[in-house]
Amino acid sequence: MTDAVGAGAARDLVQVAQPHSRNQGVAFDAAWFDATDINLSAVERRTATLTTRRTVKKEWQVAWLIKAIEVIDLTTLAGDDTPGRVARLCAKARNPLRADLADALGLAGRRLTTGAVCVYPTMVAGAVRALDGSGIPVASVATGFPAGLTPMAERLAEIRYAVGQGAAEIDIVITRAHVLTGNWAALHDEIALMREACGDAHMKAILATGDLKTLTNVYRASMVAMQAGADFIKTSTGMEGVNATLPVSLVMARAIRDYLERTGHKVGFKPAGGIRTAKDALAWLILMREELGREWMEPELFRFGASGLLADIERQIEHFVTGRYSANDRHGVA
Ligand SMILES: O=C[C@H](O)COP(=O)(O)O
Repeated sequence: MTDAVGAGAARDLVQVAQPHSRNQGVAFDAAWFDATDINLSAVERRTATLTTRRTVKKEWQVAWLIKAIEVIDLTTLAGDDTPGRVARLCAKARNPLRADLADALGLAGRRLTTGAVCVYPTMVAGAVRALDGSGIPVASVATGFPAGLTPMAERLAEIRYAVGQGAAEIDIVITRAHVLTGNWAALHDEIALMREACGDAHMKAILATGDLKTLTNVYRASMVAMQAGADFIKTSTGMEGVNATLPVSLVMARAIRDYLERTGHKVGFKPAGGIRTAKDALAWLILMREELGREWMEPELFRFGASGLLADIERQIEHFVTGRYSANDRHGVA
């Protein structure tokens, strides 16, 4: 027996999220998380229930998949990235759904783009040019991505470089050792410095949860990142042994809720790494809807970090429209 996420959920997908002010951060306070211990089996039970008891009914699935497209940070972070690959990715971000499919869904006149394009710092300028006039922001990883083990001055300089090249969003990585040794004040200070270096660019703090050993550490690192002024907290670089999972995402969502209750600030969430299927996308959107509410299904507060998700979403939409599946190689980019 499954509960469908209701018709209201599908209807209000067209509503626009309320603008909200940026998270300014607060002074470091370990009392906000010191006493919190996360119970792994309770978290696993909750996430298992979410995806077995909750479904999005067939007729609303396409609306949810269109919503998923709008919150993708379409990503390429590979050593062999070239300006040409980035330009192709940007073209896909502008037109993420094949014109015939958009027509068939009655979306022909409607603006449909991905949430952002996410690249390495030296690829930012080309992406900004390729996206000119589209309104699509460029996100850049920085701070010695993915390990974050370069000297602080260089990590901060890398942020300033990416912002100078035109990045509107910066995805920073944290020093995992600060978490693993319980040096929460050092973690707060480093993230606060990074936030300052970002200036007006929005900062997403990548926690690299697969490296953090426990869900309690994930909760505590989430809270510290928000205290330090992160606009988003993000699970993974895509390069850890384990990347985005639903249990980790549930813990981070609960931390976002707790931070909102304490400060009134809404912090965004970005699961990233290994999210490849339309089914995955629906599971995460259900999690957001259930745990944080409707606003966390909009690009202002939710993104998927993904290099391969869009291809499967387009394929599932094609199946919905034509009744057939096309070969994977017809959806080459992303
Ligand atoms: O931040 C984005 C991730 O690097 C993307 O990971 P992925 O290539 O597994 O989708």
